[in-house]
Amino acid sequence: MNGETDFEFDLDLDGDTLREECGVFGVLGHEDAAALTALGLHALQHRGQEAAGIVTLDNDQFRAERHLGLVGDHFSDADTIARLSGSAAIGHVRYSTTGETILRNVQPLFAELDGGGIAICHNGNFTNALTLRRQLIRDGAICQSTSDSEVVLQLLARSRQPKIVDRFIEAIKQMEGAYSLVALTGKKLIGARDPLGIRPLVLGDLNGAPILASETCALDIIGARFIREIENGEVIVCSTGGIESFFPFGRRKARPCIFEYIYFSRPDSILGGRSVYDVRREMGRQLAIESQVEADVVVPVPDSGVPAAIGYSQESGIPFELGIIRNHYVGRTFIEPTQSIRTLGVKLKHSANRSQIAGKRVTLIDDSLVRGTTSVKIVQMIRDAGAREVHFRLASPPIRYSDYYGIDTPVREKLLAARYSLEEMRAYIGADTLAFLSVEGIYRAMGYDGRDDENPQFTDHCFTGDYPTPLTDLSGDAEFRHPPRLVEVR
Ligand SMILES: O=P(O)(O)OC[C@H]1O[C@H](OP(=O)(O)OP(=O)(O)O)[C@H](O)[C@@H]1O
Ligand SMILES: NC(=O)CC[C@H](N)C(=O)O
Ligand SMILES: [Mg+2]
Repeated sequence: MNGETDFEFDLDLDGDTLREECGVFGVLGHEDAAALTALGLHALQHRGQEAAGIVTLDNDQFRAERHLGLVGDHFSDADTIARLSGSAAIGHVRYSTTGETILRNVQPLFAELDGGGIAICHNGNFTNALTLRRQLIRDGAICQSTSDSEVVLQLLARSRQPKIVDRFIEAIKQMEGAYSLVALTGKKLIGARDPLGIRPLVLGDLNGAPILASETCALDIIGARFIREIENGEVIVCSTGGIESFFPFGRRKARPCIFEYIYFSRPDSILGGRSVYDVRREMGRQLAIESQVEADVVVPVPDSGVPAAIGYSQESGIPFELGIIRNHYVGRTFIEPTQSIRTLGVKLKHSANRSQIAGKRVTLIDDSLVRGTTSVKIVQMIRDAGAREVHFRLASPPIRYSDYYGIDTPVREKLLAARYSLEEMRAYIGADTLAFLSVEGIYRAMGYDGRDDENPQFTDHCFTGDYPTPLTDLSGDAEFRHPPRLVEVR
């Protein structure tokens, strides 16, 4: 199945791909706060499917509901929305990066401070949270979760600053890594983006009510107007008195995560002033410029490979066809309980559209290759459907380094490109030819002449190993990386 060579690499069928991140949403001063938040989270569902939660503020009472599972399964009925009364709300969809998939880690997290309550949502990952957490516990902190995000609450609780915004700033100044945060206090909706702006966060407006969201697609679903992006290193405070903005880290150049463009964000979102769809299509064009091969059809690996395949087809003049059909009723977290069921793997999700494949030379386009799980199965499936040749093209460079900023990548040893040469990867996935977009090509697709190695325009460590922040937790010992001591059995 996996090409011509024997590899020590097990074909892992658990679909441990490049997984999602998290999505955050917040609204202040709207009578339908919970319903708007549920809709916003629904639009952000692609960012995390493990869990969802909403906290509202009804006068001075916070109301919370948090569940493992999808937004639509838990926040779509009128009774739930009615329980979540109030005119302000924040919400979260989670794909865990630190801390297990257990109810205690589901966000928004909540804490009672001496000045009142605060709920908080986090997209990203702190690279010193485990180190700080250990110190906090030694100092007597009682942690309610095992997630990195809780450390912010613990630091807020310890701050002696009189104003919440100053507490907030004091807390985030101690954190390293990536974060887009949305918080709700008794009076204010607060947003913050890390100093490099690694993760996205936008500000919108719905009839005068400020909205914060990970992506513009969450504004579109509720008919809110896009105002602007929260800037890198900015803390924004919304209240009935208006919107204030702070830059506690000073002004510096942003360095957003390039993977938001390649895979994570929804194609209809506008990010950094660019249409994500346009960028992906341009990545496909660059790929055709760099590594076009003779073929009869260009076939995307749906969903994520579609815009790049359109660009590749337009640039190369080779017809685009839907040679693979995706079943939309298979969630990304589909439960495959036994090994024999698991081996069905991708077939549950993708099937070959034989009429477009048989007898043809096929160029397959996907956005990225992580462990190769998808590619191995797709190449075999296309051959089984009668393709004469199968060429695999990836609209991003080889992923050689793990992420620590909110993307759930496998450990480095499991990244195919970290272990194998291009030719070994080609043999492993069983394609006739294999090519990736170059790092320079991806920067060209973003509208630059190339990568500025002195001052890189994007966070791109997955390809380059150039991590833009310290990775404190990695350099420490692993003693504190323990599983939760309390297992809730029901
Ligand atoms: O090399 P692998 O480890 O198989 O991972 C790579 C695949 O994972 C992602 O798709 P995913 O199936 O997560 O989602 P999608 O349906 O949005 O494309 C990505 O777009 C690749 O297709
Ligand atoms: N993927 C994310 O953004 C996750 C947020 C946070 N680190 C958690 O694990 O809950
Ligand atoms: Mg994909």
